[in-house]
Order: sequence, then C-alpha cells, then structure tokens
Amino acid sequence: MRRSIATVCLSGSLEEKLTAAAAAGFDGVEIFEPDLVVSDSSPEEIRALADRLGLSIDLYQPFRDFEGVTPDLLEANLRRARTRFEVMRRLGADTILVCSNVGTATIDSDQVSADQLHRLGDLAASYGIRVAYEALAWGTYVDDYRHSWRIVERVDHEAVGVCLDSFHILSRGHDPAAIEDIPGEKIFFVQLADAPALSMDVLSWSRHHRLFPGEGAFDLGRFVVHLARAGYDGPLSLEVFNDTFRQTDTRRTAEHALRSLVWLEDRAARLLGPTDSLSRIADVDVPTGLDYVEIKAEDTSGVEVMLDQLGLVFRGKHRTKSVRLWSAGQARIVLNEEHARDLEPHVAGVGFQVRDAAATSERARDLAVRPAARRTHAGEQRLSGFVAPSGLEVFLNGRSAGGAEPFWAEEFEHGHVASDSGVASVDHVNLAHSWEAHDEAVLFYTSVLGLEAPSATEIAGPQGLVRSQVMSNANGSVRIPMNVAPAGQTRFPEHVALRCDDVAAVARHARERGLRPLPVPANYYDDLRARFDLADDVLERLRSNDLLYDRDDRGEFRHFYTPRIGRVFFEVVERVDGYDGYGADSAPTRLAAQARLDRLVAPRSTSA
Ligand SMILES: O=C(O)c1ccc(O)c(O)c1
Ligand SMILES: [Mg+2]
Repeated sequence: MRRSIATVCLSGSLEEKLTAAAAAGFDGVEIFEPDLVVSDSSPEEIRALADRLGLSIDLYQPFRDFEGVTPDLLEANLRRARTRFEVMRRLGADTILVCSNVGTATIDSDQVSADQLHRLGDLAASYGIRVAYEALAWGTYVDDYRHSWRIVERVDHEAVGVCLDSFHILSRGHDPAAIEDIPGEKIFFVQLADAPALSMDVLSWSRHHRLFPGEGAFDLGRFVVHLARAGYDGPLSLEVFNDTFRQTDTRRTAEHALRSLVWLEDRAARLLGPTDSLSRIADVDVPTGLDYVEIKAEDTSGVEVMLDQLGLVFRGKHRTKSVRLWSAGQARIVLNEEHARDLEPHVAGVGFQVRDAAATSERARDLAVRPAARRTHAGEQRLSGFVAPSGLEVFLNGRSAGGAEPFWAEEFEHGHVASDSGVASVDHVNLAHSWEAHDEAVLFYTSVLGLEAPSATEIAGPQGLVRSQVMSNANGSVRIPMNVAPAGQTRFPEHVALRCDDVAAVARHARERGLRPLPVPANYYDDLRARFDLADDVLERLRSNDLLYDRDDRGEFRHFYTPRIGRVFFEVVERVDGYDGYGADSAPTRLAAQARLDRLVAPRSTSA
C-alpha cells in the first residue's frame, strides 16, 4: 500500500518536512494547512518540491466547521471552501479533509448535513477535488465514523466520501468492524495513529498524545485488516499529533514513522493470511538468543575485575583490535577499548542470534534503520549491524553457534579455557533511554527484531518514577527491559544480568574474590517476611548474601547486584520453576541502594 504522512507529525519548516518524508521513503504527504500558511514558498513551489522529491500530495487538511449550519453560514462556508480549492489547484492536491463540525453546527439533522455536503461536493467536483468527511471524536453532532458514513451515503455524491481516522474510532471504543460495511471506493482517505491507554478528555488525548502505530494500546493491525476487507486501496497515512515528535529531529522522526507503517503492514498481512494481497508478507526473523554484550570504555580493567569475581573467564584478546572476550557458559561479554577515549564503561552493543542475518538486515534497511559502521580486517568475520535509537549497536549473527562457541570467537587468542563457574547465560540486558527516544526504541525492537512488548510498568526510584518496558521473544531467551531515564540524567546506568542455577553459590564465590555486592537494607528483609511469609532460615540465607527475592505464580526469583562501574553494573539472577519476571518489586530498593552508594562515592553528586 502507498505510505503517506501528515506534515503535522514532523518538526521544522514545510520544506524540511517534505524532504525528510521523501528521504525516509514515504510515497506521499498530507499537507496540514497551517504548515503551508506559515511557509514562504508559494503553493506552486511546494508542488514543484514535492514533484522533485517524488512525493504525491495525497490530502489537504483540515477544513473545519462546514456542515449542520444555518443557510447564511453555509454560503459563507462555501465561499471559504472555494478559496481553499483555489489553493489546492495550485498545489496539485485533489482531496480535502472536512472534519465534522465542532463549533458552528446548530442543526442536528443528517438530512441538512447531507444536503450541505452535497453542495460542497458539487463545488469540489468543479475543481476536480474530492471531499473526505471525517468524524472527529469530539464533533458536536457527528462523532462516530458510522454516523459520518450514514451521512455520506445520504449525500450520494461521487465527490464525497469518508475519511477514517483510527484515533477517533478507537479512542471512543467504537467497533472498527463496521468499516467492512463501507464500500472501499467510498473510503477516500485513511489516517492512522496509535495512542497510550489514558483516561482524559479525548481532544487533549488526540492533540498531544497520539503515537505511531505499534507504540500504543490500539489494535491497529485489526483496523487495517477491516480496511483491506472493505476493499480500500488508497494510502495508509500517519496523522500523529504528539508534542515530543514535534520537538525531535525531523529526519529521524520521519524514519521512525516509516518504520511504524512497515511494522503495521506486516502485522495486518499476518492477520489476513497469505491469500490477501495487502502487502508483501515479511516474516520477521525473531532472534533466538543473545550472542554477546559489548561494554566499551577507555579503560575496561575495572569491569574485568568484576567479571572475574562473578566467575567469568578471560577467553582472549582480539587478533587486531583492543577488544577482549570474557565468557561463562553462553554468556559472552566483549570489552572494547577501541576509539573509546574518555568514555566510561557503558553498554555499547548487543549481538543477537538470528536464523537469517541477511533477511533481517534487508528488513532493517527497509525500515530506514542506520547501519552500524564496523571496521573489519581481512580474514575476519563480518556481522551486520544497526544503530538502535539510543545509539546502541545491534549486531546479527545468523550462523548458528553449532557447538559451544559462535564463529567469531575464533578471532580471540591467548585466553583461558572456559570452566564451569555457575554463570550459564545472559538473562537480560537492561537498557536506558531518554524520554524522547523511548517510543522509538520500543518500535525499533518490535519492528526490526520482532520482539514483543508486554505490558509496561513503573518503578519508584529516588528521582521519581522510572517507566520500564520489557522487550522479549516468545520463549524468553531474549529479554531487553528498557527504562526511561529521569529527565536530565544522561548517565543513567544500564546493566547486564547473568543467569545461573545457584545464585547463592555465585554470590559467595564473588565475595571470596573481593566483590562487595550492592548492600540491601534490613528493612527490605522485614518487608519480604511480611509479603511472602518466608521462614527465618530462608530469610537469613538471602540476607547474608544481599540477595533480593520475588515469587510469581510459576516460581521464584533470587538475584543480587554489583556496584556500578561507570554507567554499567551487573546482576546475577536465578529463576526457579519458570519465574518470568524481573523482580520489579525490589527495583525501588535497588535504585535507593545505588543512590546511597553514589552519595558515598561522590558525596555532592545527586545524579545516579
Ligand atoms: O484535532 C484536530 O482538530 C484534527 C484535525 C484534523 C484531523 O484529521 C484530526 O484527526 C484531528
Ligand atoms: Mg484525522
């Protein structure tokens, strides 16, 4: 299907918006009238720019408060429409969006509205223009798409159809199934927006909180399926009013937007099944495991000490680069000191095991994801990689490890043989994003890697609530919890959680080697006793190792944390009997303990 975007989604001048939309790969745009009004380019110049960029102008919008009015007002509204049609002729736009009246309507009559829209249809037709009538969720008399369709049916004019906007339909909880009752050729335009589940007035929700498809709570896959079944074959156009996206970089938001549409088309295509021709069906190659985690710093020696304490083994130094590999079981940590001047330790990359790296790479290119530059020397294995929204480099290893080691591990020399230390794998990698990158990051992992985004949580930290969203594959062999860093904190830490079968043993071993785990306050254990009714000896075993504890309906979770080095720290976890969470209830304790430790290390610093 053709992909379109409303200029209102993007920041910048109209020229910048068009350029960014074209660069991201959109086929067309909706021109939001206020964007044209403030531009110093003439409609002809905008038309020429769109032509040069290969963009069609699919819609001109919005035209407000037309129908349901007194006869005098109708004549004035028709004069107003004529001036807009003149502009559209100069722009080369042939469809205008007419919103249901929210202000001047005084006559609650479908027949009156239909007659008036018929007059508008005649005028529009004389300009070769079509009118797409959209029911706004807060329209005075018409606030339901089924009602707008009843009116359009009554208008019965070839130049008058409906515009369906997923926000207005789904925000009101209206069943989108009735879209299939509308003949496809009478659906003149479709606007798509997702939104978080919020309980607030619908106008503010719409104007400030819309999201790109896949980022909110609406089932847009099903919405598009209804459109396809109705026979709609016009553009799928994004219309996302969102204060954040209007502040972020224009090109980046356009790429982000395109990614959401590709994701949605795939989603819908999968729901429709292979016989429908909605779009190409790209089955996402969901990662099967974590290949490695890369930690980068000017000096990684402190991290090495910690990995040694946790029972990982130095496996070798890279043949040509200042990169070292540590591992235990299937947990592989790559320490990178290349081009790392002045950088403190941080999570710089994650390698994923996929079945078909070439297919996933191609998909990522389709999704306008930036490739990661990676220097490879002759004879070295090439992994394809991408830059995730936080700047994290994501690499794909499509060759199955076969035996115990991935093929690239051969590039590391003069290390030790792995021993059975207790740590078996990387359980999860916890990433942090600034608030403005969070939605984009969720979409990156759903669209590029096909990870699922189960429900989000909020964790109370000393600096306020931390929004947290887990991204994972179906069997939990890939888990990426993502936190939104409190505003202004650019050094919010990220962490790597190592999984083992006996966390108390790993904790004791680490302590013997000098690790001081993150101290857990006594109050925490009093609270645990109250919450879980644990026996004294069980509590004592937890307390003596600074272990945290959780339980769900499947099993138990025991874990501990290391102090932070730079912007990274480690967690060691033991999942018993299919426990599937992350110990979210102990996260406030952890965040507070980290803040205390930070104050000890740097008494005047308040940032985490
Ligand atoms: O908020 C508005 O006024 C508005 C305008 C045009 C639209 O297409 C829409 O969905 C909302
Ligand atoms: Mg709309």
